Amino acid sequence: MTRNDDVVLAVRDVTKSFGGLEIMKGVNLDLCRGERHALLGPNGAGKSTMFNLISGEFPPTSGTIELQGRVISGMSPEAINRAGLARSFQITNLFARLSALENIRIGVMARHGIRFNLLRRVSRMKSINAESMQLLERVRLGHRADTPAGDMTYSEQRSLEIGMTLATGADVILLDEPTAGMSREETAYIVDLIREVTTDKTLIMVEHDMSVVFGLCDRISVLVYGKILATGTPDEIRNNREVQEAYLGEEAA
Ligand SMILES: Nc1ncnc2c1ncn2[C@@H]1O[C@H](COP(=O)(O)OP(=O)(O)OP(=O)(O)O)[C@@H](O)[C@H]1O
Repeated sequence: MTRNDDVVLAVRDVTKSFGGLEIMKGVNLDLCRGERHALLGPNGAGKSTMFNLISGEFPPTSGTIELQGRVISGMSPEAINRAGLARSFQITNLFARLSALENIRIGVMARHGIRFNLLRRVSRMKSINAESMQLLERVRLGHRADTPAGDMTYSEQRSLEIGMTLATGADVILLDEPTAGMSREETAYIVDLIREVTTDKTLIMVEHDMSVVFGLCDRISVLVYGKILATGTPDEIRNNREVQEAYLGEEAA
């Protein structure tokens, strides 16, 4: 763990209402540089809403979100992405007919601000291709470069999505249930991969699998009814009575 107290993402007193119903009720959260942070909470607690607020799908009703000291709340998802934050979604976000390499290349090209252009200099494309291939190898998919994303296994697709979040060059990565629907073996594989590729990044993830959360994350925040009930290390969260009562249940105590 390379965590220090340098805050890279700061959520300050954020509320969100939908049609008069307040879903987020004044959330505060600091993500420290280099940490892996899990957002836990029961169904309907507001975890997806929190991710949507951070990634700019919609603005907060009140409060602010800062990325590396810069206010991002109110900015578009694209602008937030360019500012250094990338998100992978619960539902797959890949281009099924494009190869693994082509999918990654879209992210790399977006980072370099390159649009499809037949007159683009070949040498430039060569370096883009090399960078895309390197990223593909980082997520252990080098051997699948030419395979259409739609023909890959589920865990390969999730690996590719993780590769796409890295391709944008973001320092802060949001992963939405990266092990959802996976077997025990696939889960262990993806957790290992996430650990490997996020060593120089800051990670926040929504994850329901407790063994993943407790094994991978440095800190955990528990969200209940639109409020952060507690933030702490896995041990602190495990031993927090309020968390046990509200969420974890006796078996996790
Ligand atoms: N766009 C929206 N319009 C109206 N209500 C919404 C909207 N998005 C979320 N909600 C409501 O906000 C509440 C929190 O939902 P959210 O999906 O953020 O919870 P969650 O913690 O991610 O749940 P889950 O674990 O089931 O995915 C729910 O009551 C949901 O119905």
